[in-house]
Amino acid sequence: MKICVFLSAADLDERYTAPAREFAELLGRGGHTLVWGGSDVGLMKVVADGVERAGGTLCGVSVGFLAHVARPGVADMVTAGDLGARKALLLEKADAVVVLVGGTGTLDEMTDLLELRRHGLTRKPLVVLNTAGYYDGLRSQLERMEAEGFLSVPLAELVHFARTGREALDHVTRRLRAGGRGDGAPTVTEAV
Ligand SMILES: C/C(=C\CNc1ncnc2c1ncn2[C@@H]1O[C@H](COP(=O)(O)O)[C@@H](O)[C@H]1O)CO
Repeated sequence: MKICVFLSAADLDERYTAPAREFAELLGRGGHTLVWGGSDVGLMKVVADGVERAGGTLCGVSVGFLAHVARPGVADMVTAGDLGARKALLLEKADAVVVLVGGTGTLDEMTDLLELRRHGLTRKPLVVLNTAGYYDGLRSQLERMEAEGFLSVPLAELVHFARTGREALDHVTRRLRAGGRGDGAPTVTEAV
């Protein structure tokens, strides 16, 4: 599968790097492709290193003003003109999206996809890996939106919150096998 990962560009401590490394290893060992923002910094680098080390493939989508921190030596690397184009390319190249811990960049990418899913513009699965309860606050906010009628579709249809990388990958696999892909993404044949 081609899994797009939105995640922090910051240097983080073991509480966050260890689960991210574990998820990267799952992707690599499963022979999956990591589609990511292409940068060789922070948690983005931790995950790219881990996927490559475990035998997976990298597909980067950098953006002009961050091209100087793009990971060198990645055969499948493109550079988008702006952040909007980059988000569209990241989604186009992936079968599903998993969100790891991150800041406003990650939040921007995630909410963009939530909105596309809410309007039925993509059916590509979205999973949030809620490491150390990092996204508990976001989850509460979304639940309040749902309870008070701000969402037009059930929250469970928009996003799945997973506690572990394995749970995140299993969810994506189940969704894709059940026909949850959209936008002409390929059929899932790989074992995970
Ligand atoms: C130049 C430095 C860091 C480079 N910053 C980024 N590199 C690549 N991609 C980025 C960067 N900042 C945001 N993004 C995208 O958003 C997500 C990470 O943002 P966050 O705010 O850190 O969560 C990530 O998925 C990228 O696609 C060092 O100064």
